[in-house]
Amino acid sequence: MRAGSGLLPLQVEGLGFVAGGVPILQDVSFRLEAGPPSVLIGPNGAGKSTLLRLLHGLLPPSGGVIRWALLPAEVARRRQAMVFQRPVMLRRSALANVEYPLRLAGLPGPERRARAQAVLGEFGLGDLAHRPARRLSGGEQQRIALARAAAMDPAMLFLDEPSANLDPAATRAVEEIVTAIAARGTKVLMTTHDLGQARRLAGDILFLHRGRVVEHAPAARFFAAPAAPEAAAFLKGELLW
Ligand SMILES: Nc1ncnc2c1ncn2[C@@H]1O[C@H](COP(=O)(O)OP(=O)(O)OP(=O)(O)O)[C@@H](O)[C@H]1O
Repeated sequence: MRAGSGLLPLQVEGLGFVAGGVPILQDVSFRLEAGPPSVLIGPNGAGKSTLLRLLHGLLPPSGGVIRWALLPAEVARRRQAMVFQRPVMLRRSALANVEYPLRLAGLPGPERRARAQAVLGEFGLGDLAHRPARRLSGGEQQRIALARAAAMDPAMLFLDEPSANLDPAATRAVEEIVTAIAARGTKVLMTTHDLGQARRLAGDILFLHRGRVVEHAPAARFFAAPAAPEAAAFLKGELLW
């Protein structure tokens, strides 16, 4: 697979976002390398979703720099995908949903069908291919959405709480797909409120608090000995705001 070649490292410097005069993100700086998923954690309202949207180009920063390696930003954007907490399914089969972005990308019919079927098969979703996507369970829809993103072979994939509201079995199934996507060489940056999930998936953790990245560390180090007092309190389950 083609991996995150050309796109990473991602260098973020002094990134800020202001909405209605209120600073939502302030002076956010970090560097993301190719490798296992990076996981963004922090209390409600810390700015996690906003940060993903800025990086994916869905919101314009108020200040700072987002620098993808080697590629101009417009090209970098075409090599990225994002899956939201509640993915939008088109009123057609799961297979047709996976084919849809491939069609938009100009892939000829037989080729896109073959690619969509291969991805569904690879992620153990072949049985769902001909089911109407909107009638699938929340967990099944989320897995189809992940397959739809993976079919485009993105260098970078942003996931905003991919298993929010899912039960443990469905969460596990989503995590298996995220792991498979990362193993294909796609760099994943995801948010989660599930600290167990962060431990299971993360290579590194970005801890966001009140619009600032207050710690960025390898996951094992972060969970064993968080350096920032806010991160330590968060891991202990103390209320943060
Ligand atoms: N366009 C906007 N206009 C005004 N306020 C905004 C806008 N976007 C986000 N916010 C505010 O910015 C803060 C951060 O929101 P964001 O959704 O990024 O946080 P989060 O860390 O993802 O939270 P959660 O964990 O609850 O999903 C919140 O207080 C939110 O209300």
